[in-house]
Amino acid sequence: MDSVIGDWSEGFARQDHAGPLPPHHARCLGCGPENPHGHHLQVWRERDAVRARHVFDERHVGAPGIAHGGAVATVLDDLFGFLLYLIGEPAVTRHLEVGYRSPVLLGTPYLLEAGVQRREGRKLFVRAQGTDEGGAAVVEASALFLVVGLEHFARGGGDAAPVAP
Ligand SMILES: CCCCCCCC/C=C\CCCCCCCC(=O)SCCNC(=O)CCNC(=O)[C@H](O)C(C)(C)COP(=O)(O)OP(=O)(O)OC[C@H]1O[C@@H](n2cnc3c(N)ncnc32)[C@H](O)[C@@H]1OP(=O)(O)O
Repeated sequence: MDSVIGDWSEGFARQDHAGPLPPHHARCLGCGPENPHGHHLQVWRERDAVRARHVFDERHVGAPGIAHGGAVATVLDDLFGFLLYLIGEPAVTRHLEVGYRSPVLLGTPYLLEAGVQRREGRKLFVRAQGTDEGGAAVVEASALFLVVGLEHFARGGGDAAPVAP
């Protein structure tokens, strides 16, 4: 737990990320490279936004050939979590809304992009959009993140729990 929080503190202090942003932690469902169930999301900073080119696979199926809506929401929520590197403070999702405009197909690349719409004190209002390679919007999301202290994460009990294969 301490090492995870240490990594985060370092990440927050470093505002000049070139290349991919670091995962939230190794086992994060959205972006952790060591989570076998995870989406392994890789995210880049683009000025005031974060971007990912993402492909859903069979592990995320809902209707045949189509990504499960919950999987899509997971990825968008996690993408929002990368805005925290730009903001420099930890925050958690208080409210998440997803608009599913078209089916998100498995094995198909999508461009996902998120940014901060506005901040009111500890409230961060964020927005995201997913487009297909032709530029058509397939999904959009908005969320309210609340800035929290690092002690918020202590009640999870740390990083000792292994991820079941
Ligand atoms: C293994 C170890 C890991 C360690 C990691 C270390 C550092 C890592 C750092 C960062 C990781 C980021 C990773 C990103 C991953 C993706 C993000 C997630 O999945 S996050 C998980 C899901 N979210 C939760 O579990 C939150 C659960 N909720 C809470 O804990 C509380 O509700 C909390 C702290 C968020 C806020 O609690 P309150 O009691 O302080 O505040 P209240 O009353 O609930 O609401 C705050 C304000 O929001 C307004 N509000 C609520 N809903 C609203 C809405 N829909 N629109 C507008 N305002 C709304 C309310 O009216 C209130 O406003 P008024 O303060 O009174 O002005």
